Amino acid sequence: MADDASRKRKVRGKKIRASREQKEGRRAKKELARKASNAGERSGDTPLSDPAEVAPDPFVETDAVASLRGRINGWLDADQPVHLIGPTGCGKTALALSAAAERGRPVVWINGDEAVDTAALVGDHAGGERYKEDDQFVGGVSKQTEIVRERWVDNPLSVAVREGATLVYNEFSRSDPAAHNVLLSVFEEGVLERPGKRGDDRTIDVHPDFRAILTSNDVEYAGVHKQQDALLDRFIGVHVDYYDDETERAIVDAHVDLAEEDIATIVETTRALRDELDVVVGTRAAITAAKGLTIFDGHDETGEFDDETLTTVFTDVLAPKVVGNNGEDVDHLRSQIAETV
Ligand SMILES: Nc1ncnc2c1ncn2[C@@H]1O[C@H](COP(=O)(O)OP(=O)(O)OP(=O)(O)O)[C@@H](O)[C@H]1O
Repeated sequence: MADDASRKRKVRGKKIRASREQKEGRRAKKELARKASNAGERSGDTPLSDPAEVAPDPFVETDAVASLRGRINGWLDADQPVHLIGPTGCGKTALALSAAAERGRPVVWINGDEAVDTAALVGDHAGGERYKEDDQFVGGVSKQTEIVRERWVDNPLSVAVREGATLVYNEFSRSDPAAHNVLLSVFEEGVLERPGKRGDDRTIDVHPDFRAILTSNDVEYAGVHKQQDALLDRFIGVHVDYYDDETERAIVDAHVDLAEEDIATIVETTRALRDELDVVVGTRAAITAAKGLTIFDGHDETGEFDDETLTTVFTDVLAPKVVGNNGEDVDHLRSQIAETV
């Protein structure tokens, strides 16, 4: 009888001790897992930028600029993703960043290119991390717990949807359309799936303040990678063209230190070349030519730029766009520019 009782006590006592050990062990593991996850988060570079930091500077706001930006922000307020489509160097990126900055939410930036795949957008496993801890939870008894945890690093889209940021996805049409499958459920169902991620948090609910502005070059939009219609259908398309004469002058003026008449000549030449040449002559080309002309300073006796200098500067600025870029192409470009000037 006494034996029985002591066996029972022993059994009971053992059970109690076992369960305490298990509890302590579980607690230690949980704590390690938490540390591992914090370390993972800390070591990842956050793609979030302060909206004030991304605001383009200088940024000119004529009526044309303000009206476009008002349209973009209006659509974002209506919870619609906006796709800016327009020619190279017309001001899409500056406009997108200015609209994003105005929203006042953190900004996440993605640059589209061939290498962008789903993992580059949502995140990926970044190898395993090993954590070891010596626990002395029972006097004199030490227990080593080791946890190997696969570290997951979120990429910009995951961060943007979770934090309610404004995503600016530049040159979106350069990426492989298959990479954008994850965007469908973001815009349609408000959920981002992270393929490859295991566990309950495989999906992220899209934050109500998340918005997206995408930009595409109109030629590439039509030609390089045809994006899925199902996705394009969900965007508002704002076509952006070159600004009016007055706005282009104000933009060039904001970037260089030149007299008003000189800027007027540069913008007039740019606009004439835009009509005459087969290559794209954007506002960026006008700014670059103006920067060159502040250095080369080719004024003639009337105080205007001489034709020779203007022709050389514009040829240098536009030569990289000539197919093949061999001497003949550039000579032809130069004579076309000389005629226009
Ligand atoms: N409103 C503006 N105020 C000041 N500068 C501007 C403005 N809009 C455009 N720019 C300038 O014009 C140039 C071209 O603009 P931007 O880079 O935004 O064009 P883009 O259409 O995005 O070009 P790309 O298609 O090559 O990416 C840049 O130097 C930019 O700083």
